[in-house]
Amino acid sequence: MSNTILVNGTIITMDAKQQVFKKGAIAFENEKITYVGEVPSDLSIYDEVVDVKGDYILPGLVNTHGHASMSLLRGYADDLPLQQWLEEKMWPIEATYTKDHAKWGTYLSIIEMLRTGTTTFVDMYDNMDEVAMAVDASGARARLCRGMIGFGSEELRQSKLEEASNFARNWNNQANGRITTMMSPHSPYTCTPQFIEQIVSKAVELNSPIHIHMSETRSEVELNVSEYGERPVKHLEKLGMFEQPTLVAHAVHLEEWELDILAKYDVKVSNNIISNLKLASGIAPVPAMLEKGITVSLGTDSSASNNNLDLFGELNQVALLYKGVHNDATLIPAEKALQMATIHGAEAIWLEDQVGSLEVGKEADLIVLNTKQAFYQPAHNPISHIVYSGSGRDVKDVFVQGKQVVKNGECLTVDEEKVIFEVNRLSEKF
Ligand SMILES: CSC[C@H]1O[C@@H](n2cnc3c(O)ncnc32)[C@H](O)[C@@H]1O
Ligand SMILES: [Zn+2]
Repeated sequence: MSNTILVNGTIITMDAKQQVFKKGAIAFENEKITYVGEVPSDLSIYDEVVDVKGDYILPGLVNTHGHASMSLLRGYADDLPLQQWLEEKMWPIEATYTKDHAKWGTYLSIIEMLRTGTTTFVDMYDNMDEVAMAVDASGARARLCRGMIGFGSEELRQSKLEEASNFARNWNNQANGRITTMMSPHSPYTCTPQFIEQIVSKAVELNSPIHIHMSETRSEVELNVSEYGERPVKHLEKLGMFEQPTLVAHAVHLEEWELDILAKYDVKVSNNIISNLKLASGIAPVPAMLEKGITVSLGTDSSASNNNLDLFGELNQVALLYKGVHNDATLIPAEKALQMATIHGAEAIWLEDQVGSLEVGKEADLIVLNTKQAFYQPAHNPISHIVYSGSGRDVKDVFVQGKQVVKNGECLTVDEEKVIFEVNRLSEKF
């Protein structure tokens, strides 16, 4: 692998010091970042010197909740609330899904994510070997889990648990370390307490984190209270889940004392602001979570409830919505929003030593934004422009582990034309 330096860029490091180098440089060799700072005077040690001419360079974005295979269902069922959407639309069609659907749906999602600057994503679904193979081949980075819905027979539950455990064991740290895994009960309303306890035990045995949908809708919380006498947070705490590292998706309907429980166990949150708005699930108490010191990251959820995987959308929404709702323009400033999409995303999936910021020794996962466009002028404040004015369509180049996967907006590692053909072929039968 070559020794590369990108020069004359605005380097937005997202490190603890929040360093930004205007007219800066970043170098990487053998997957890792070797230099971040002002443009060095001697460039002769580098095999490749690329002049980015003022473009912005920032860490690859981290999308902490989604279902990549579901991109085949983009626009298939809109404008419905969660339970009706799941029970009447998603679950019936998913029952007909094959490995081929998982494969091509995942490739479609990966193209979209890489092209819009997401280099790391979380995925919860089934047919996860197909998902993992697509991640491996595309050069993306992901934390993957086989989601388990506990309906049906005991035999079916146990076979899902075995499949999920094998997947978590076999794929962890594969693809040159770009794939890591988790164990994943789908939610407290689709898994019995006994099944959740079994999954938690397996996660402990495998030393695996846990990922779950939690407190997404008001009716889910009410159902939990009527079935088990507790709201979901207390219920999962009692089942021992939070003693294992846990990432919860949604976390919309929470009372203050529940935030204290999440903070106590350092439970990580994936905020899915657009999916929550579209399914009319509600608005998560993100400012209160941040006040309590909870790690809040951003997720798209799937293209079937979003309807795209451009994390710049979440970045923009999370910086805007709370200002309006609370009548307070100081809430979630642009810097905090960008942290949620980068370093806090990495922390939420326990990868902060590898990715999430541009620092020497970390993996070279970075994106270059084309700022030679009217809406990036004048150059007062790069982070403001990214959050309030930019979009994933501005992403020009993308590197993961030092390997270029997107060049001038084109995905180099996946045949986009073939993927588009295959997803349309598969979707004709819906
Ligand atoms: C087998 S795990 C994946 C499972 O989750 C469903 N799903 C997609 N989006 C959501 C959401 O926002 N809340 C709950 N469940 C969701 C998906 O359709 C799969 O069945
Ligand atoms: Zn989801």
